[in-house]
Amino acid sequence: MEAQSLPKIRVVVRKRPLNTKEITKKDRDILSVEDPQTMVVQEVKQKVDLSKFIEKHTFTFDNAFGEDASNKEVYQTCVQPIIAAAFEGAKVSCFAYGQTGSGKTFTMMGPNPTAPEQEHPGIYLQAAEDIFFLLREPAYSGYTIYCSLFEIYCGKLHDLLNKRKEVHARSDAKERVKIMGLTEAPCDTDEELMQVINYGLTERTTGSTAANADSSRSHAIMQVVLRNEANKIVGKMSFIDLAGSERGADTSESNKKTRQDGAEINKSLLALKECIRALDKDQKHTPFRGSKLTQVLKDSFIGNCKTVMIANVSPGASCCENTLNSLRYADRVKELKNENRDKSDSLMLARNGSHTTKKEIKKQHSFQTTTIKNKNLPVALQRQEPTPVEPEIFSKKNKRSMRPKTSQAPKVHQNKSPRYRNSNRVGNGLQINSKTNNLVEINENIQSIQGMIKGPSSGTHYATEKKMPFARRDSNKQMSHRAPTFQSKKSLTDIQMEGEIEPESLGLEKICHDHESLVNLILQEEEDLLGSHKKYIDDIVDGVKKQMVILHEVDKPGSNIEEYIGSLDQMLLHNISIATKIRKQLKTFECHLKQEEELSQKFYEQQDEDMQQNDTDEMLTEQMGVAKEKDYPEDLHDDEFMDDLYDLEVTPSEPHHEDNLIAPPNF
Ligand SMILES: Nc1ncnc2c1ncn2[C@@H]1O[C@H](COP(=O)(O)OP(=O)(O)OP(=O)(O)O)[C@@H](O)[C@H]1O
Repeated sequence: MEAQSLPKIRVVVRKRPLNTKEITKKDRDILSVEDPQTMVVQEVKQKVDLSKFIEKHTFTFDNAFGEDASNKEVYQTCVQPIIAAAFEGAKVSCFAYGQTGSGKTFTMMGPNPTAPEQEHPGIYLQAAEDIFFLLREPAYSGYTIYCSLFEIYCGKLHDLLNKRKEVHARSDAKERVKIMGLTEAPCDTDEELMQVINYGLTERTTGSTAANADSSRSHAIMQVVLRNEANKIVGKMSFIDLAGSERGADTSESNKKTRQDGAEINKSLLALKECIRALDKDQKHTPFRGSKLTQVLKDSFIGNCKTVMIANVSPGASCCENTLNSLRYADRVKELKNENRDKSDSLMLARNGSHTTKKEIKKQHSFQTTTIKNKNLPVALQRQEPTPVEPEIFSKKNKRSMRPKTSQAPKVHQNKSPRYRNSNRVGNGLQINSKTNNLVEINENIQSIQGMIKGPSSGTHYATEKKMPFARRDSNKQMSHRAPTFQSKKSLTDIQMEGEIEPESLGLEKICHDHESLVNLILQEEEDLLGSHKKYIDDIVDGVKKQMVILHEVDKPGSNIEEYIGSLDQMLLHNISIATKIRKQLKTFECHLKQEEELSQKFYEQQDEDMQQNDTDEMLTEQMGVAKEKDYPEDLHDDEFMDDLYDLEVTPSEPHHEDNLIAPPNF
């Protein structure tokens, strides 16, 4: 399949079989795959009279894999096509999402991650083999592969190929993300690539300096970049093993650290969902700032990107709530795709004489009530998943041969930019002390906002239809704005570092900080509001059923009218009370959206003020003939500066020099 014709987003679900422990405990399998795209959950519920009943929840995805699906099938259906796309210049990502123990590692690493040979290789190994298969194609001769592995824990990045050293992400105005100091391991064979991956993931789970005792509380990101003969990055593949989805719910734990971790995970998963949705909607702007995860994956959500999300689910009744949450999350990630498919699907249904449109079906889906599968459709017209088609490029590939993996430590090099180290100059021309992390953060904010401002400001959302923060302005002026190159007047940052004013009174930085907090709050509120709304609808449907029962009863001869009045009044009051609660939530949400608009406005006003101030300063400097600062070799524009950074990165003599190669300790 041509990369161009691949969908931008593919969301699939995978059910694992019941494990021995669950079988021993007589846990019931509540998940079934009804067709190649449909997964059904049978939730056991209890009525008021304590009798049990089953509520069926049906979810449709691009693919639904049952417990019998092999890693090979999952890989060939969803991941292999995007590997081929990466060789055509796409930035591709594959996310494994799900509750702890739902099969993320099984999917990514195979049944036994530490085994050198595997009967059922996971996505990493299959991808590694395909990557090196493609590299042997004449079209890609001269291309080289570099791998990096890092972890995001509590909003901080740790290099898994360099003893979990903390590293920092930077992005330029062209939306390119760079993690300064991150180790990149050159790999010449798939075995070498797997060694690097194994090494990093072992570090993730066993790292002695790890602050997080539990790897399911962190996101692990493996990135493989493809460089051409000129050492330019021409393709990028990211594989992300996300933190256990239920970890985001740890916010009610009594332990403060666990609560903070939980909130951070929650925030990142919410932001991730919004970024993928924005990508699917072809929006100009994407709410990256929602979390560190989306910030570092920023360039994977812009331009020529292909994303696959594999939602792993556990089948046991004891995991029902988490399973439903995972499926709902995945459902919302791909929700918009269904809208796009409405036309063809309703057409197909109409051909069959059914009046049910896909939109109607979807409505019932999202309210999570009962099954909606159109059983009357002839099999031939039901939506069938085509058998996975190997991308043409892989068709001549020989059968995989499993080779033993050596346990040698991979060779790696530190990916540093000397210019960056020397000048300590980032973003808006502010000078920073490399140790001043909070200022690094502030500059990141400004950088990111500059990136967002760039280009036509058609507006975007954090959530459904909202505008992107700071996205309204034509920013040409901003992007060509020259960094101040004088010291005659103190910059905001200088003043802050000298402690002359309280950080609270800082203009742009303070606004950025407030804005980020507000965006986080809005993301959370949106999720809560939608959750409450869905629950409200469930309640209403339940209430309507109950009302029908009492209406039916009161209609019978000799019925008790007082009892009817009492019951109906109770039910109506109940409805009013829930509706009032949701309205309150709605109003708060609305109010915060408005506040965000105002804060954006304030940002521009402050920015204009700062720019005017800088212009005046520059004029003054020229008049006074003050020498330019020696550290800056030339007066670069912000984006030129970052271009320069990237150029340095690809200069063969710099990062790829043998001197830079170091071997991490054996594992
Ligand atoms: N599709 C599958 N077929 C057979 N066994 C599976 C499958 N998926 C998962 N398992 C088994 O279920 C168990 C839990 O899976 P796994 O460790 O992959 O979960 P996880 O989501 O990575 O958990 P954590 O977040 O704790 O790392 C493992 O023993 C694994 O071998």
